[in-house]
Amino acid sequence: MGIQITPSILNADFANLGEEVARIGSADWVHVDVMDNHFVPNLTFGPTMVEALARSTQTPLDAHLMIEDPDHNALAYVEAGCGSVTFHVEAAQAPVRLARELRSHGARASMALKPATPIEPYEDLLPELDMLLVMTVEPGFGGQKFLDLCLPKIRRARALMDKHGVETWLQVDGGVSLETIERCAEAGADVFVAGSAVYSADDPDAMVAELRAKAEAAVTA
Ligand SMILES: O=C(CO)[C@H](O)[C@H](O)COP(=O)(O)O
Ligand SMILES: [Fe+2]
Repeated sequence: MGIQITPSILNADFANLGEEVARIGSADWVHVDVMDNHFVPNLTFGPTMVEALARSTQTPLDAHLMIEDPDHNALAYVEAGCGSVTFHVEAAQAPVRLARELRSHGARASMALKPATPIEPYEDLLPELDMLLVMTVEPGFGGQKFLDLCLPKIRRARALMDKHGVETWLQVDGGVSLETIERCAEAGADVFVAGSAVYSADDPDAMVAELRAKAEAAVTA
């Protein structure tokens, strides 16, 4: 599939989300950060708003659910029109059942790890997943500093994917910018979420292109 850039609308203007998404026409996905004020200390939006967003753009939506009880709430985001749904393993009661349910309803199933959550206990789940998200900040807020301590986990996750021979995408989220994206790509990530880097740029779509070029150069170097 190659390199994919997935801007997060967390730092976009929430009063004009349709227009904000239209500013990133070359993005592969739009990353929507769903926060419930319980799993993380921040509150964003739910399925009704995500559904409205899905109707406003042709770009597929990549939902990142930072919520408690994804087992009972994740499917609503498939029904809202998301092509990919990520749940946190720290919150899921039955991650295999949940991943299978998401896939059976036509979405890509993805599982996220917070910075302190290791990949090794979940190695055998990789064939059940279309994507693994390795968080590179503590979830909850945009604009945080990239945590270099997560890079070895990205490398280990890529090695485990190679070992299992799976096509699982490896996404990184948090503090991804022109300064940090090469490190992530070299470590083995192929899907890059960038929020503040994209929406603080004068031309968000040009920033998507710049991020893509840096990541592609890092893997072909
Ligand atoms: O999941 C997230 C925070 O929990 C966001 O996707 C992420 O932080 C994007 O914003 P930035 O690129 O500014 O870090
Ligand atoms: Fe996110």
